[in-house]
Amino acid sequence: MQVEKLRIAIIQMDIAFGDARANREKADRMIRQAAATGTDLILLPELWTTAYDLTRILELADNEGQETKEQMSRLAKDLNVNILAGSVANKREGRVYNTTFLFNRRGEPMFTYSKLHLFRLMDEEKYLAAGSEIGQIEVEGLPCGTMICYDLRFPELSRKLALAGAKVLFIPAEWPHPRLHHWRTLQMARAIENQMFVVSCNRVGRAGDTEFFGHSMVVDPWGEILCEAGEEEQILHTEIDLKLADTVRQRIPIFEDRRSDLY
Ligand SMILES: NC(=O)CCC(=O)C(=O)O
Repeated sequence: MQVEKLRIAIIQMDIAFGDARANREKADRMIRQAAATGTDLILLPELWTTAYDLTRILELADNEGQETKEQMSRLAKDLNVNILAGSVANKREGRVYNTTFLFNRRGEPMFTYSKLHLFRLMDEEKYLAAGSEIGQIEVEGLPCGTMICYDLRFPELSRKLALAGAKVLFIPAEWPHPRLHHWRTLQMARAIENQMFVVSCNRVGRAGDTEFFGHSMVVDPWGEILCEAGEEEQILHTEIDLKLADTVRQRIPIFEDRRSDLY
């Protein structure tokens, strides 16, 4: 059965460079803390086990996502919560993907998505392989979508997910300064143009000269920001009411009015 409301906890964390053990311990603590307040779904940031330690990514990557799957599946089951496990460096057949995993309340793996668009400004295309399937997922019976960070810049992807029925779009990220304006504006645009909720989790902290600003947020289908984090580590809690997506879609029926005969 499809839920009408969804409580979400966003783990906006700093990530120790290349120190998977420290990051796993921190994520474990923060997930337990988030679940204690009561939530239906927990979202982590992009590459939360390794950060962008790309020159060592082949040795640091999680083999077939095994360690991540064990950790997240156990937490999801113990805490009775859905976990969209941000993304991790995931080694498969000698290549490393930037992959997210979804677990349901019983700890069962529900979906895997690998980032489609590799971000050249951070050398991703030199070290990582791109995914080949879109992130169409279901949370508590609710059709949703997921993408990873730079994927946000490609409006066709979120439109495709919306056309497939997604009412909520989840975005784990490591998006740094000086592009805060792009980060905020693009999320509002994706929410307005697709009349969907956009829920993001961006990391904080530094890696060398790169400063990650956080500003994880939840934008509603009308384009209003329901909540937005600052630039420190924190857990952001919110509840979304899915009826709003239907209300906005009825009020301005863009999915009926679009000219799919022309574009
Ligand atoms: N990790 C990323 O994909 C970063 C994307 C980004 O910073 C951008 O401006 O796009």
